[in-house]
Amino acid sequence: MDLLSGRKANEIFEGQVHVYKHMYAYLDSMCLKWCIELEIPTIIYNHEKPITLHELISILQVPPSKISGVERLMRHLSHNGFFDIVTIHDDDGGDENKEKKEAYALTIASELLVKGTEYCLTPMAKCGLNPLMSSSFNLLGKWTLEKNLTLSEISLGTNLWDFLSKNPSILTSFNESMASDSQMVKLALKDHSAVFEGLESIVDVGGGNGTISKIISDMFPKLKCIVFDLPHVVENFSGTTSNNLSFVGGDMFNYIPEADVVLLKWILHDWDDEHCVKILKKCKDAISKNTKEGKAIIIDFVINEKQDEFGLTQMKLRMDIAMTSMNGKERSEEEFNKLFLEAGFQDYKIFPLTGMYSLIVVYP
Ligand SMILES: C[S@@+](CC[C@H](N)C(=O)[O-])C[C@H]1O[C@@H](n2cnc3c(N)ncnc32)[C@H](O)[C@@H]1O
Ligand SMILES: O=C1c2ccc(O)cc2O[C@@H](O)[C@@H]1c1ccc(O)cc1
Repeated sequence: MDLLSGRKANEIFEGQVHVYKHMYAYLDSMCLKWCIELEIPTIIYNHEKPITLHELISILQVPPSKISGVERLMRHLSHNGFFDIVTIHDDDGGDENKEKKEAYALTIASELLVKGTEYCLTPMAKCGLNPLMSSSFNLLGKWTLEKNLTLSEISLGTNLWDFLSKNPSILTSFNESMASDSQMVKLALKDHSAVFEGLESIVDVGGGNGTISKIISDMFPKLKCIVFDLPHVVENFSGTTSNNLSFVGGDMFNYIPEADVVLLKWILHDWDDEHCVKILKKCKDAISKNTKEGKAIIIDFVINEKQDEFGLTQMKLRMDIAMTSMNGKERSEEEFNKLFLEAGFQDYKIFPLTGMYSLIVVYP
């Protein structure tokens, strides 16, 4: 059979555009990184109004030879939804000389990249776009043919957690990236606060710097929150304990401190099914027998291709590939259900949160 025979030329060229779009998609990531490195969203925010190219290059002190580069970056990012191009009336020189000019305004996506704000995602972008983290994905072909090695073992020489423990500056960047993602969950948790009502204690397993725990403990000041993570992770945060929030170091495969509720945010997707069942069994042991409110709360992506819109599934499937680096994966409801049953849980309920995450309540 002749490949492409019977196809119209325009259909074949559409196929070419599709291939090229994906081939060069990394340039979208690189432009995002470029924009963050130059702190363009923060500059526009501090400018307090849409910024012209002339104003931007003057603040950035761009040499004349690179002005067209910045102009192209701004065109690329505006085309991709990071800036709106708006018309402004430049009032230099009085009424009669008012000139119409194009200027760049922040969109929601670039507002999320303004440094130092509550929902700033710059730490996530900086960590994810660090070549040490992203270059492993050049080795997926090699990984496929290696029987027993994870992608991180091939690219970093060890698993991610071990690598982070030996590279303190990357560990800090990783923890900050996780914290920025957790901070976003605050926007969605408010609508589901009922699942935390009536509880006395919660243990946030793999809780990193405790961002989610702090959000929950601020919502429920009487709730005792324990942030549980690897010893070298929690030792960095023991200074941030408060009345109702403490840090405990340990290994979730050995022992999890007892609490009414065990919280797992972005933990299960890091692991294969066998490890997940082990974690869930330890969670079940940790859930206090002294309350009828005992449960596990999981915050993770749930793949739902039929229900989610294309872009959301695309994002979840990208993260699924990222999780490949550690033998983890993103799961569908059926795949989660299988894990819960195998670990001895009786029932579960899924609440899709606004955004990418779902909240899954699992009953022992
Ligand atoms: C993907 S991060 C999630 C952090 C946090 N839950 C969040 O969503 O922001 C996974 C966390 O699991 C922790 N972790 C990995 N292995 C662990 C283990 N054996 N016991 C306890 N924590 C572990 C890591 O140190 C890391 O903080
Ligand atoms: O490494 C990354 C990671 C690891 C574990 C996890 O649960 C979430 C993660 O999200 C990212 O920050 C991070 C990552 C994701 C995608 C990518 O291309 C590079 C790094």
